Amino acid sequence: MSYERKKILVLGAGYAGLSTVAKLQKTIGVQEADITLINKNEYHYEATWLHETAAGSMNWEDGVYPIAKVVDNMKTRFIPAEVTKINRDEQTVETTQGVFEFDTLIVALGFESESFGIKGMDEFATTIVSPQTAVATREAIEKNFINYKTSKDPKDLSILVGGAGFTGVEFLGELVETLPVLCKAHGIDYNDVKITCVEAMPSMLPMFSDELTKYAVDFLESRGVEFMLGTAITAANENGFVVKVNDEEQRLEASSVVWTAGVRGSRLMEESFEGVKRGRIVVKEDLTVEGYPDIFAIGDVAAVMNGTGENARPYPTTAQIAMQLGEHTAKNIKLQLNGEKTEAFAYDDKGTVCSLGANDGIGVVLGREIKGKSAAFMKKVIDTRAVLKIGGVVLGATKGKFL
Ligand SMILES: Cc1cc2nc3c(=O)[nH]c(=O)nc-3n(C[C@H](O)[C@H](O)[C@H](O)COP(=O)(O)OP(=O)(O)OC[C@H]3O[C@@H](n4cnc5c(N)ncnc54)[C@H](O)[C@@H]3O)c2cc1C
Repeated sequence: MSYERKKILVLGAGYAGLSTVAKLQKTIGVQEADITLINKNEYHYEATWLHETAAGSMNWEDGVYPIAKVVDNMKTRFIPAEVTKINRDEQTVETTQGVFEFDTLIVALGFESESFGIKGMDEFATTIVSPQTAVATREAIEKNFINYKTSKDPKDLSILVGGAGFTGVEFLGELVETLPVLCKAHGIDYNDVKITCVEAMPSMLPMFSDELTKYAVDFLESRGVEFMLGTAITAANENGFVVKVNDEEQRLEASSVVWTAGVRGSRLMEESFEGVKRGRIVVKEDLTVEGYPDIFAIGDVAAVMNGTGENARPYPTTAQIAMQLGEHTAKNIKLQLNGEKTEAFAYDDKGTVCSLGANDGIGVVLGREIKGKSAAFMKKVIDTRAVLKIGGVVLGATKGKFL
């Protein structure tokens, strides 16, 4: 009788995919399975740090590390390639480096920008969804500030931020720290800089109490940010945003236009599965796709339901849950290899911290509200923990935030 090792194929080396691989490597023997990890870059990027690169407080290289540093070559083969098609019934995946077969598939392809069909947004706004888009955002702002020295056009010193969600607020928190430095370098008066954040909802940061939200708003307003809440953006163009205020159209002018208000799961999800909404598929309790016990969908491509029946709502997609989903998937794969029943996922919400630059922030940690320096400290702990959990002590020591 011939004995064949199971082919485990992991797509995406973000928080979800790399957590799966890191845990599988610890729990699965060399003889049990072949693990193949496919990711479009040779590096993993800390997506939760991208706003720092976009605002210019962090070089993009400091927020990434080589995937090779996590891969145990005895157990895992890493293929840098772009996934182009998932053939779920044929149990194959097509990539720019060839076709790969699988017995067990983990889809962890993460998030992309979503502009909800707002005219011109994809064309005229920069985003914060990858190291490349974060660098493009920073470069656009810098170029416009440099242009201002000759143009003297106030538009060149105006920045419009679409969305006062978590990413928008964290980005603004960094901007109010880095722009004064940029202004000084170019002999520009920071008082001439105009930062406007436009949000369609009448309120912001629903995950925090009114008191914490007010703290964040006061912090940003006192540093020059103007908020326009309850204001829908109807279009973006080369001059800025077109918005609706009390049913009246207004034009907001800026040379730097940044869209932070929407993300969705990978567009490959719609092409590969049925019942996918905005790149996310509802998964079963054990994180497999309905009808496909050997296909797991995790991280930002998955809608993991909190509760059952009519009241069930998907958990927000975050790095925190993505890492837990990865670990749970590895556990379930091990159970499957042993011929045992898979287990239901249970989310352990440890809280959320929203940074306001390097030294301030707001958050709820283990049920307790924090703000100011303690929140900033906690944020660094969380950021470092993510590197440590996936990459181990050596990466934690070199890439963590306590250097
Ligand atoms: C600025 C910002 C701040 C955030 N802050 C927080 C926070 O404070 N706390 C928190 O919990 N969450 C935060 N998030 C959300 C968090 O980053 C995401 O929920 C998390 O990254 C999802 O992890 P993932 O592994 O599913 O996907 P990703 O991190 O998106 O990883 C997906 C991986 O798949 C790769 N990939 C994609 N498509 C392909 C393809 N076709 N072929 C091959 N490879 C591919 C990508 O390159 C990437 O490496 C933040 C997000 C942003 C943008």
